[in-house]
Amino acid sequence: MANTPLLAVATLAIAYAGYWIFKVIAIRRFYRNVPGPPHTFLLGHAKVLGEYQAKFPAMTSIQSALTQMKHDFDLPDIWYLDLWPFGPQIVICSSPDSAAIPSTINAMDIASDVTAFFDKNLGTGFIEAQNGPTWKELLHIIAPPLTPSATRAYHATIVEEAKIFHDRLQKTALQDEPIDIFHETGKYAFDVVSRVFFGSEVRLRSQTTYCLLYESLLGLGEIVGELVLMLNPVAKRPLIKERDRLVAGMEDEINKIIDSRFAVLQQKGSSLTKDSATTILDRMLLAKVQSNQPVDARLRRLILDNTKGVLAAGFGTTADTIVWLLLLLSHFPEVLAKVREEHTRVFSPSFDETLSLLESDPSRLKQLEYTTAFIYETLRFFPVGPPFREPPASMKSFTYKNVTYPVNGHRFEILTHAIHHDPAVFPSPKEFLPERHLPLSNPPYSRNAYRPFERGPRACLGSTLATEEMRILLVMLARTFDFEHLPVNVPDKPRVSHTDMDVTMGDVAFGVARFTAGPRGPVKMRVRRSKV
Ligand code: HEM
Repeated sequence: MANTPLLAVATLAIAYAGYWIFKVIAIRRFYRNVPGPPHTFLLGHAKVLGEYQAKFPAMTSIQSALTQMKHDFDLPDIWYLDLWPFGPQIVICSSPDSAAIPSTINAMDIASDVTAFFDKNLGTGFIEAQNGPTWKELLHIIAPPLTPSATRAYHATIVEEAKIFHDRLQKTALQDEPIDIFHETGKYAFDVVSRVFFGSEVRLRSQTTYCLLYESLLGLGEIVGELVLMLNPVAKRPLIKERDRLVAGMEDEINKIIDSRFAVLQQKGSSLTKDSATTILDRMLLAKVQSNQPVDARLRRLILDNTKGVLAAGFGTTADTIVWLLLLLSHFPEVLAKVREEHTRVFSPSFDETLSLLESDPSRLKQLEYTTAFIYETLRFFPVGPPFREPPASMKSFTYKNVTYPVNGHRFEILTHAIHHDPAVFPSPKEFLPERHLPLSNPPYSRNAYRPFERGPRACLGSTLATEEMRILLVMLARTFDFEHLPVNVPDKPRVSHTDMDVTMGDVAFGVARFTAGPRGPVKMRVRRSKV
C-alpha cells in the first residue's frame, strides 16, 4: 500500500513518456513520404535550417536560407518544413501556381502563429493579425482611405514631405559626412503614414508624440526580430522588459491622441459623416461620435493596436524599400542614368519646375514607366517576408497538378523570395533588370509570379500609397543627389548561389529579421549634390 502513490506516479510518467515517444515518431514519420530538404529524427528540419542560416550574416531573415535550400536540393513547387517542437510545421508554396492555393484559390486565414507573433508588441487587434468578422470590420474602416483614388488626395502631402526630406539631405550633402540613410528614409515614410492615419492636424500639434512613436517603433522592430531568432529564455528576459516598456510608452501617447481627437470630433457632432471622416483615426471614432457614446475598452484596444500596426506596416516596409532603392541607384549607374533621363523627359530639367509640376499635375507620375519598373525590380529582389496562412480545419489534403498533399496540421507559407529568385519564373534572376517588368500593363510573367504586396483578399492595403511615395521621392532626389554606399563585409565571391548581390553591396544584400525583412543597419551612405 505504501508504494501505491509511487506506482501511480511511475505509471503516469511512463504513460506521459509513451505519449511523447509516440508523438515524436508519428510526426517525424510523416516527413518520410513528403518532399523536403534532409530531415533527421531528432531535430526534424531544424538541423538543416540551422546549417543554412549559418551561411548568412547573423540575424538574416529565414527567407534567404529557405530560397537557398530550394536551389541546393532542387525542391519542387510544394515542399514541407518540420520545425517541431521549436516552430511550426509548414507546407511551403514556392512557385507561382502553388502560391495561389492559400491566397487566391482558397483565401485562407492569417495563421495563428502570425497573431501570436503580434501579441505583446503591435497587438492582436491589428488588422493583419485578425480574421473573420473583426478583420472585415477593420477592413471597412482602414481600406477606403488607402484606395488608389483616395491616395490621389494625399499627393500634396507626399510631395510636401518629400520636399522636407530633400531639404534635410541638402544640409547633409554640404557636410560630406556619411549618414545612416535608414534614419532619413524612416522619417519620411513615418511622416507620410502618420498623416494618413491621424491627419495633418494631429501630427502638427504633437511633435513630441510623433518622435516618441517613431523612435519606439524603430526600437520595437529590432527587439522583435531578435526575439524571433532567440531560443534562450534567460537571454530573452531583458529584451522582453524593454519591449514592454516601449509598448507602454507608445500606448500612453496614443491614448492621449485618441482622447484629444475624440473631444475635437465630439464638438463637430453630427456634422461628422463617413465622407468628412477621411483619416483612419477619425473613421475608427466615427460611430461613437455619431451615437454620442464614449470610446469603450474594445474600441480603444482596436485603435491602439491598429495605430501601432498600420504605422509600423506603413513606415517600416516603405522606408526599407526606399533604402534598397537608394542602394541600388548607388551601385547601378546605368539604372540611375535611365531614371534621371525619364524624370527630365516627363517633368522638367529644372528642380523648381519639377516640384511645381508634381504639385499641379501629379498624373504625370503615371508616365514614369522605367522608374516604376525600377521600384518593381527592387521589390522582386527584396520582398518583405513570407506570408503565413492557416488552412480551414476541414481541409485534410489538397491536390496540385494531380498530386494529393496531406495538410495534417500544417500552416502554409508562400515563399515569395524563392519565387522571385527562380530562373524558371524570372530568367537570369541574379541580374538587376528593371526592363523585365516592361511593359507595365502586360509584363512577361504570370500574374501569380510577382507578389511583393501579396495577392488575394489579404494583400497589402497600402500598396498604392507606398508606390506613390517611392515614385515621388525618386523624382525629388534622383537628379539632385549622388548616393555613395559604403558597404560592409564585401566578399570576393558570393556566399550562396541564388544571389551575388553581396559581392556588390556586402552584408546589406541579405535582409534582416524585424517585423519584416529589411536592410541591415546602419546603412552608411555619403550624399553629395549631383553635378548633372
Ligand atoms: C513597400 C511597401 C510595402 C510592402 C512591400 C508591403 C507588403 C505587404 C505584404 C506582403 C502584406 C501581406 C502580409 C501577409 O499576408 O502576411 C501586407 C499587408 C498589409 N499592409 Fe503592406 N506593404 C507596404 C506598405 C504598406 C503601407 C504604406 C501600408 C499602410 C499605410 C500598409 C498596410 C498594410 C496592411 C494594413 C496590411 C494587412 C492587410 C490585411 O491583413 O488585410 N502596407 N503588406
